[in-house]
Parts: sequence; C-alpha cells; structure tokens
Amino acid sequence: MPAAITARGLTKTFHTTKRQPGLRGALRSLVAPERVAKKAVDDVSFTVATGELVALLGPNGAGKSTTIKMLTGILTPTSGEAEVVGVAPYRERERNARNVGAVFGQRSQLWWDLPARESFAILRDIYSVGESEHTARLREFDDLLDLSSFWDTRIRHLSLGQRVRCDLAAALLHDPPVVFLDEPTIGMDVVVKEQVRNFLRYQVETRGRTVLLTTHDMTEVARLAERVVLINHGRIVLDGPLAEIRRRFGRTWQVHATVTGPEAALCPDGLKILRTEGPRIVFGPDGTATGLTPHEALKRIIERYDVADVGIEESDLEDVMRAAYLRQDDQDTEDTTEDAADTEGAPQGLQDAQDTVGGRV
Ligand SMILES: Nc1ncnc2c1ncn2[C@@H]1O[C@H](COP(=O)(O)OP(=O)(O)OP(=O)(O)O)[C@@H](O)[C@H]1O
Repeated sequence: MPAAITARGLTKTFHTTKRQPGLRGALRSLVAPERVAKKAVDDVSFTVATGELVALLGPNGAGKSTTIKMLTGILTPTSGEAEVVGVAPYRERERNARNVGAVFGQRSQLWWDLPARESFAILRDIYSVGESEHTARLREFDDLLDLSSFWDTRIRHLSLGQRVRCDLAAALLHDPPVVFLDEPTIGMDVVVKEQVRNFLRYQVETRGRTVLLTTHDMTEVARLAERVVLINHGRIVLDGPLAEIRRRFGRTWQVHATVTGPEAALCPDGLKILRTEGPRIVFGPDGTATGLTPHEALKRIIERYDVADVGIEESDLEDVMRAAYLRQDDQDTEDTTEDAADTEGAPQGLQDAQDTVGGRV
C-alpha cells in the first residue's frame, strides 16, 4: 500500500517570551524580553499506509497535537517535510483541505451560532458536494452517529458528545481519504465513545480511509489501532505493532482458569490469586519464583485443579503504556547525563535511544 501520510524530519520550534516575576520583572520583560525556544517536535519521521489506522500516543506535552497541526497545514514546520496524499499540507492548503478531514476534540470547527445541519449545508457548498451525495452521506452518518435528534440545535447548546459527533460528520462530509483526529472522544460517556469507535472502524474498514488518531484512552487504542507511534519530548521513541509494544513493556502476566477442583486457597507454588469471578480465577506471580513463565504457571494450575478452561491474560494496556512512557523518560535522563559527561563518540545511552528511534519495534 502506498503511504497516505509521510513525515520526514518534521521539526517545530516555538519561540515564546519569558515573563519575569513581579512588577520590576514585568517592566524588564517589556524593555528587554527574554526569548525562549521550545522544540515541540524534533525530527519526527513516520509513514501511514493508505487505509491504515495509526494511534499517535505520548504523555501530555509530548508533541502530538503539534505534529497533527503540521500534517493538517495549520502550522508550518520549522524544518523537515510532510506529505499527505502527495500534497505538502502547509504549502497547498486548499488542495490539502480537500484531501483531509480533521477533528480536534477540544475545539469545534463548526459555526457556534448555527445548527449543525446548516453548517453541513455550508460545507456542502464550500466543497461543491452534489445534493444527492450530500443527502446520502448525512443519512449514513446519522445511522452511525445518531445525529438527527440534535442536528437542528445550535452548536453552542449541544453537549460535548453531541458536538464532537457533529464535528466528525462535518469533517467527513466531503469524503476525504485521510482523517486526523486529535482526542476525538475526550469527555464522552462510554456509550457514545463506543458509537464513535464503531464509526471510525467503519470509516477505515468499509470506506478505506486513512486515520491518524491521538488519544489518552487506552481502551480506544486497544479497540482501534494495530500500530502505534509513541512520541515523547517531541521525538519518536517507538513505532510498531501494538502487540509488540505489549510484549516489550507488559511487565507482568496473568493467567486465568475456570476450576471445578479443590478450594481456591490451595494456590500452586509461585502463584497468587488476584481475583475470582465465580468459578473463574485469575492468578499472577507471587514473586517467590523468579523466571516463572505464564506457560509454566498454567501447567501448575492444571496439575492442581480440575480445569474446565485456562488462558493467558494480556497486560492491561494502561500499564503497558505507562511502562513505555517511564522507560523512555529514564532513557532520556540517561542520555542527558551521558551527553553532558561524554563529549567524544556516541555515548552508549544515546546509542540505545537511537536504536529505538531508528528501528521499529
Ligand atoms: N503555540 C505554542 N507556543 C509555544 N509553545 C507551544 C505552542 N503549542 C504547543 N507548545 C508546546 O509544545 C509542546 C508540545 O505541545 P503539544 O500540544 O503538541 O503536546 P501534546 O502531545 O498534544 O499534549 P497533550 O496530550 O497534553 O494534548 C508543549 O510543551 C507545549 O507547551
């Protein structure tokens, strides 16, 4: 599949003025402002294939939104290049706008004082979408997102979940092949979140759209993304299949068994019971048997109990990502220390970081 989104060495530096505390400081800032440079995105390179959904993840302030803003043409990179369906977004904004849809969960793109349906009609004219096509798409979006119960209400009076669903529909009305979503389900209840996830899955699987998504919701990642790009301090630190990241950073394992045998209290050596769900018991390592693998644990359970069903539970994705974020922070600290201490050759810590940055997991 050809790449729909390509970022090559994308870098964005913001320049801000540092305000000194107190009245004297405020005056000094006016007369001789101290300029501070902040590299929000630092040499970021990745591609997203046509029809792929990729989650761009990272802690607060990592540089996700800035990356999305460069890919949508809102911001011009300080250096580096981006292409979205063959168009440099910040050079050909109009052509790019026809190819992409964007939703920023925190901010609506719709006219605040108009009902959504009127905004949809304006967008239809802006993008010269035919009347019958427009009607068919709106019907499809309504089926999937349940919009008609509130699309005649002014945007300013909608709830957050209703408003973002209207934003999603508005972003896709002109049938763009690529969609950027920056925290699209922020603040939504679980039912609406699931509705939006189904909508996105449909857009990728049935409509063949390419989606780049940022979110802090790991359930969303688990449900939607097969590949994640992890960014921290403006730099890509991991890029690969979610299953690989789970394998690398899932620190603990759990196994479960549905048992009919002796009391649960008779736990096999090396294991402890984490919880019981009726006849289903979830076990984890008790820390006394180093190197105990989940497969060895299953063997011990089968030897101890009459077992109807057993399996290995995957690590909770929140734990996995926390471990990945912390690991990268540790690595950054090591790099900074070694950078300062070692001026000759490539320091080992930096080399490790470069290995991670350079290679996909
Ligand atoms: N316009 C701006 N001027 C100055 N600094 C900015 C600007 N926009 C973003 N930054 C800084 O750039 C860094 C990256 O911000 P960005 O919004 O891209 O992070 P993020 O990964 O999207 O974070 P979050 O998950 O909190 O939304 C932050 O340190 C932020 O303070």
